[in-house]
Amino acid sequence: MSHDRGAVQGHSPSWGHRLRSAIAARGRLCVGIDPHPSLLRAWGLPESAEGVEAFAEICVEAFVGDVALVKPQVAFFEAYGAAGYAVLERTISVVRDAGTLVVADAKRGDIGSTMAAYSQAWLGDGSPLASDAVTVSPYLGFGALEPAVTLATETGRGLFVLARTSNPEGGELQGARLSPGSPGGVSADQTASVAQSTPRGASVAQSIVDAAIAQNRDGRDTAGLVIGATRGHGLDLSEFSGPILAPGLGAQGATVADLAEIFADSRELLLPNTSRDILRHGPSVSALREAAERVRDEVEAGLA
Ligand SMILES: O=C(O)c1cc(=O)[nH]c(=O)n1[C@@H]1O[C@H](COP(=O)(O)O)[C@@H](O)[C@H]1O
Repeated sequence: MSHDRGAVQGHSPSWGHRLRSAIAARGRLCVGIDPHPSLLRAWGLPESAEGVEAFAEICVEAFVGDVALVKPQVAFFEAYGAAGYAVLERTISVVRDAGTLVVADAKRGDIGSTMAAYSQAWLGDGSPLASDAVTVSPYLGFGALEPAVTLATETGRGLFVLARTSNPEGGELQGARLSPGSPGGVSADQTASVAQSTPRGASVAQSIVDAAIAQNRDGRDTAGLVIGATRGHGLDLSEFSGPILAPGLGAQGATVADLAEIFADSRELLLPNTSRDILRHGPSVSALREAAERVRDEVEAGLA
């Protein structure tokens, strides 16, 4: 259910609104653009910025118009320095101009004043890297993300805040219980607007979920979450109705049946992500497109 109060207040259409329209048109699958060196080799491309550029162009041709969202993993571009970043800039802008949403997988997170600069880079109108959403890390405190939340809210963009990641190493930290003396998962610098009440003894990841719930009370769904599809998350998502990016489908072992089970009660804005499992079908544009369409349709059927 959309209750886009922000639009009424004169902001851009909200991220939640934009996402719902994109999902209605093209389904909920988010395909990764991850030019791993091993994939460059497999596609017969050089391990250079030129190779990454050819890779990205093939992905754009294969996926734009067919899926609702693509997610370039910025590290694979960054590895080639300024030339790699130039390719990333062009890729983001071509995809967005064609009407497909771009989630920049940059996993940014810093003290508030520096976070403002990262936010401007990834979410600011007119920035060469401006995307529709960006992945962010809350481990300097959810409140430290405030500049990104504010800018994304103003510009109708979104954040995906790491809550329970797909990798096995994440569990120890993200599943750690808040100590009895801690202020319920709300850091001292937490802004009043996202203050919430994670009970002491709940997990760190749950405190991120609860902060996102509080943030999204304005109805704009700016604060999405990243929750891996590779295992049960153990989170209470009953009050979270915002976007959930769920990586892990395919190469990391998760299946559509796993998604249906793990996210049984939180499917409206669930965005399964898969990268290598589709990209392994390249470099043929038609084979990549067929693979993306197959997974997209499986996801739609499995989560219907
Ligand atoms: O934020 C992410 O996108 C992310 C979070 C997470 O918990 N796990 C995870 O795999 N990812 C990203 O999702 C993509 C998964 O790729 P594949 O394993 O190839 O499908 C990679 O770009 C990862 O960096």
